[in-house]
Amino acid sequence: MSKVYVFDHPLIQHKLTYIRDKNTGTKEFRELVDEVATLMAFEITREMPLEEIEVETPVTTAKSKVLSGKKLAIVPILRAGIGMVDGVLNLIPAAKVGHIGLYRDPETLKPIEYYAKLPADVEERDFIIVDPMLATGGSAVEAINSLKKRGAKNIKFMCLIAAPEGVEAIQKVHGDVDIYIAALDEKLNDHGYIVPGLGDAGDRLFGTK
Ligand SMILES: O=P(O)(O)OC[C@H]1O[C@H](OP(=O)(O)OP(=O)(O)O)[C@H](O)[C@@H]1O
Ligand SMILES: O=c1cc[nH]c(=O)[nH]1
Ligand SMILES: [Mg+2]
Repeated sequence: MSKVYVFDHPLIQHKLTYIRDKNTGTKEFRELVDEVATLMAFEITREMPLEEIEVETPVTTAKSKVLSGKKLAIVPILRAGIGMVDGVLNLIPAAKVGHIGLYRDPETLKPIEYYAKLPADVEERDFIIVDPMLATGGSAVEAINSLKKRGAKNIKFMCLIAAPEGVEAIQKVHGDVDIYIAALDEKLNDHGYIVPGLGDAGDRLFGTK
């Protein structure tokens, strides 16, 4: 069963409040999403494997740790996931970036895939899918399907705000995928929007509404 981690760090929670605020404009919204993605990347990398090497300090030889070189890829779900990519790359600049294009049909709420491009060495990489919103979970489940179909084995899902329905959808279909969120909200409304949420993440990031 997927584990769910809620990142309750005060800085993440503070910035999320202004991301939710309807009076926050596009420029500030984008900056805040970027900053929160960096802070979440710091938390999500807590378990990254280390190995010990020897390093010459000006004084003597020390045994010290470096990242063990596990290959990583970040995969935003287009469009809104793009807003989280640079924030993660701030901390993990060597990560490769794949893209999955999905949009949610406004009537059926079902995800429709229109693009997929992943790093060639899919089977050797760990993946972090990023998307600000996990609502019904349809898009996340489909994005994970898409990655697995291409050979991905180790996948994490990271978002800003999740609805209980979305968490359950991932847990039901992809119990091996852990979920990392900044907030677990109350519910979905009749249009599949998260309540209280932040509105339409893509539109707020790109100023399309
Ligand atoms: O959990 P779900 O019910 O599938 O909803 C979540 C999806 O909806 C939003 O994308 P949207 O379809 O608005 O596309 P966009 O990013 O292009 O705006 C959001 O960024 C997620 O990808
Ligand atoms: O609340 C929601 C739900 C889906 N997509 C969004 O951008 N916001
Ligand atoms: Mg949208």
